[in-house]
Amino acid sequence: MSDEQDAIRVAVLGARGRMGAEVCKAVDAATDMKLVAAVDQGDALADLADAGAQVVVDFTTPDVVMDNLRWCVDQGIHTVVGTTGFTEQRLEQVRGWLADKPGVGVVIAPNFGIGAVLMMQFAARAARYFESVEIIEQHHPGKLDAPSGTATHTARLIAAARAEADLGPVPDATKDEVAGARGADIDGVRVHAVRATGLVAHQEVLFGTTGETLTIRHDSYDRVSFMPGVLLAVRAVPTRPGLTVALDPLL
Ligand SMILES: NC(=O)C1=CN([C@@H]2O[C@H](COP(=O)(O)OP(=O)(O)OC[C@H]3O[C@@H](n4cnc5c(N)ncnc54)[C@H](O)[C@@H]3O)[C@@H](O)[C@H]2O)C=CC1
Ligand SMILES: O=C(O)C1=N[C@H](C(=O)O)C[C@H](O)C1
Repeated sequence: MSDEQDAIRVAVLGARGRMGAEVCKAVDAATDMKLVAAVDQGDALADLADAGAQVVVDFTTPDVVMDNLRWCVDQGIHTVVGTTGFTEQRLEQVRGWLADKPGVGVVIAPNFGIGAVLMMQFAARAARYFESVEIIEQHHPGKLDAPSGTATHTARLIAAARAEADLGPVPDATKDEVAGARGADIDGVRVHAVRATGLVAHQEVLFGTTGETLTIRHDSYDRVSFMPGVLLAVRAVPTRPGLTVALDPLL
C-alpha cells in the first residue's frame, strides 16, 4: 500500500457516465491512487487543476473530447483517453499540442479490455492469410457512435497487414442496392454495427479463404472488464511523454 502522499492524484471527466462512474469506483479502490475530482457536463474544467490532478481520465463523447484534451495538455496534466472518435487527423493534432509540452503524456486507447487488445493483435496477425474479412461489432443501444472505435482500429490494422502482404481488395461482387446493406467501408474492410438492449461491447472478425473460415471473437459482458487496462494506463502515463496510441505498448 502506498502512502497517501505518494498516491497518483486522478481526476475523471465524464464521471457520471457509464464508463466514468466505473472508473471512479476503480480508482477509489486502487491503493496507489486517489480520486481528487469527478467532473461531468456543466462542471468547470478548472476543478481538475484546482484539485491538483496529476492524471485525468476522459470518458466523455467524441464531440467534446478534443477540447478537454487540449485543455489538459495546456495545463501540463497527463491524460488517459477512452473516448472514441480519434481519426488520424485528430491524432496528428494531439501530437502537435504535445510537441509544445515535453514531459506531458497522453494515452489514447480504443479499447482498454485486455481480451479486446489481444483480439485485435490476433486479427492483425491472421489478416495476411485470408482473402476475405468482415468485422461485426455489437453494442448497447446507448452508444452514440458507429462503427465503434475498436472496429475502426481493427479495420485499420487489418488493412495495413493486407497492404503489406499485397493482398489487394477483398473480393465482393455484390451491388449495394439498399444503402448500408454491406456495412461501412473502413480502409477497404466492411464493418457492420449492431445495437441491441442486453449487449455491452462485442466484436467478431470473420476471415475467409478457400474451404475455411476463421472467427475471432471478444465479449465484454461488464464494464469492469475495461478497468485493469485503464488503471494500467493511469500508472504508465506519467512516465510516457508524448502520445501513446492503444494499450499494446503498455502490456
Ligand atoms: N476505450 C474503451 O475501452 C472504451 C471506450 N468507451 C467510449 O467512452 C465514451 C463514453 O462512453 P459511455 O461512458 O458509455 O458514455 P456515457 O454517455 O454514459 O457517458 C459520457 C459522459 O460524459 C459526460 N460529458 C459530456 N460532455 C462532457 C463535458 N464537456 N465534460 C465532462 N463530461 C461530459 C456526459 O454527461 C456523460 O455523463 C464513448 O466514446 C465510448 O465509445 C466506452 C467503453 C470502453
Ligand atoms: O461505447 C462503448 O460501450 C464502447 N466503446 C468503445 C468502442 O467504440 O470501441 C470500446 C468498447 O467497444 C465499448
